[in-house]
Amino acid sequence: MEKYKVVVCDHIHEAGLEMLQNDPQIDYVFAADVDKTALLDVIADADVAITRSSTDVDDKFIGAAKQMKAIVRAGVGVDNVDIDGCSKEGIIVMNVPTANTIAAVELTMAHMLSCMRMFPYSHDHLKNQRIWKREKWYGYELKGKKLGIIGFGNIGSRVGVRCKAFEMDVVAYDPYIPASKATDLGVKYTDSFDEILGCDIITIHTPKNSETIDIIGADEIAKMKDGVVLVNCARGGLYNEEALYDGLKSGKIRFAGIDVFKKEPATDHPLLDLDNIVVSPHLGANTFESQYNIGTQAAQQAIEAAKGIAFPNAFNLPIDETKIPAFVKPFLELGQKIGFMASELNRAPIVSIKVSAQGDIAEYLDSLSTFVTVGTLADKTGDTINYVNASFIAEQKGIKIETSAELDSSAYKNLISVKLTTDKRVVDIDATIFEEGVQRIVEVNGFDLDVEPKGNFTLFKNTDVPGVIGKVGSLLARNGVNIGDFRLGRNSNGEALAVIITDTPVKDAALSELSALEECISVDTVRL
Ligand SMILES: NC(=O)C1=CN([C@@H]2O[C@H](COP(=O)(O)OP(=O)(O)OC[C@H]3O[C@@H](n4cnc5c(N)ncnc54)[C@H](O)[C@@H]3O)[C@@H](O)[C@H]2O)C=CC1
Ligand SMILES: O=C(O)C(=O)COP(=O)(O)O
Repeated sequence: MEKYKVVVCDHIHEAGLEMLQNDPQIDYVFAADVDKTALLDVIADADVAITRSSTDVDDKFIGAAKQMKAIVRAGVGVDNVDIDGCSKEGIIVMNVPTANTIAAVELTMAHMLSCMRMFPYSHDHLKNQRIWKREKWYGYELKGKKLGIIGFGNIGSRVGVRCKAFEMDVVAYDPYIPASKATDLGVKYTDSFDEILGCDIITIHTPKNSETIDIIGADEIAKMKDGVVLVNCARGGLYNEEALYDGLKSGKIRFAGIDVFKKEPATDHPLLDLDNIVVSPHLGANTFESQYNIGTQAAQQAIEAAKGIAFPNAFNLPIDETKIPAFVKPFLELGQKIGFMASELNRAPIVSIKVSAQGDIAEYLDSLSTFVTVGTLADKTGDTINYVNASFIAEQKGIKIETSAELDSSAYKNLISVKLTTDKRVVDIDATIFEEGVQRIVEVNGFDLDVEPKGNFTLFKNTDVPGVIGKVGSLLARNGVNIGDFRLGRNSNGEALAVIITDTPVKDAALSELSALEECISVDTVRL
């Protein structure tokens, strides 16, 4: 029985660990308390890693994970996962997108309310300092305040719904959603960031990326109302931390509720010195309910990925299998096969791969092109090629990949064509699948054929004169090679192409004899 190693790099719920433990095919290592440098040794032979925000999947991690197939981020944010780096190494990156939504939504509400009522401070006054001074703790109400939500996804939208229940005036800013997503929930949609900056309270719920880092800085804070309240339970650095500090220090920002910091753990952060801020140590996902959900879902995803069964919630799989109709799937396999065949027939540094399609499959050109690229590069580049890294490796090697949807000009309902250009020559192969699911190569370099891409192929191109078939047949027979199938295509230039399928591969000696025949133009072999 094949075994797979899953390394749990951060704390996840016991129920998830039990799932890993109970699967006979999984060897799991709990490494949440292992120092991050020592972790690099632990992951060296791991198939899958489960991580959270405390484990950076950076170049060191990726470099050490020599056998890794997949990483499951047990949570939402993948800003500390180098997804491109993983793709280059063929590592699939997945997350668990909605399991902690409610936990983060409710923490946002807790921060918002704490900011309005200074709750942690009044609590500390009474509980720790034993001072009963009610007149010191006048706060503000949420009711009637205008709330600006930046990022109206899983968390932002639910914060909006809850704030409506507090009778707030809620406005959402999110350029990547239809306005109706907000308006259907009774929330105003705006495409004006300045409208958000004019709100009484602003909360952010976007991913952290090059567009959102510092989305609120000194200039934006200057445009805000005096006494604005800011909440960030998404990612440190979305609000520029220096600008946030200055705004709080000056009183322009009355209060801030902050769960996340640019660099964590943040035990010595200047923001912690202020007395108009409520902080928590990245607790957005820390409820028992959400950790149970995340732990079990992450374990399930890790088990499936380790066994190669499925890769749900993957970021870097170029193909979403669930969106590929059944009739297209055999064409993907066929594309990979003819990509492989083209590169076997054209063994030289590849310049470009062109994938064309006719018929309904043309809608899936990107997926077809991925499969063709995998087939074409397989065993040719010294890299392990898979569906995740194929386009990266091609780009790295300077190979141009082109796709083209062609008008339906052939007799076939669907047709896939691969044109492989190397620095020596061009090989062009067309193939289709008949109704009965039979794969057929229908053209090679302009020669019409009808042959199943399976077995030991010898492609013999010759001048089209009488007697060649007989010569080739007896030559192969003399060399002990039995012919299983013989297909012939002819072109208008007086040339013929024989595709000979043999029971055993044709050895070098026989190939030399074939190429020595006076009618021979070229001989190539490929095993499919
Ligand atoms: N503090 C914590 O422990 C937790 C933090 N998070 C973080 O909360 C954030 C939101 O998570 P979800 O709502 O689950 O993600 P989501 O993907 O459901 O929603 C994100 C929304 O942000 C929008 N967006 C992207 N770029 C934007 C931009 N430039 N301006 C405005 N909107 C933009 C997207 O269109 C999307 O609707 C993420 O950063 C996630 O990592 C999530 C869970 C727990
Ligand atoms: O899911 C997220 O994005 C979170 O921020 C939660 O992070 P964590 O799993 O608690 O390290």
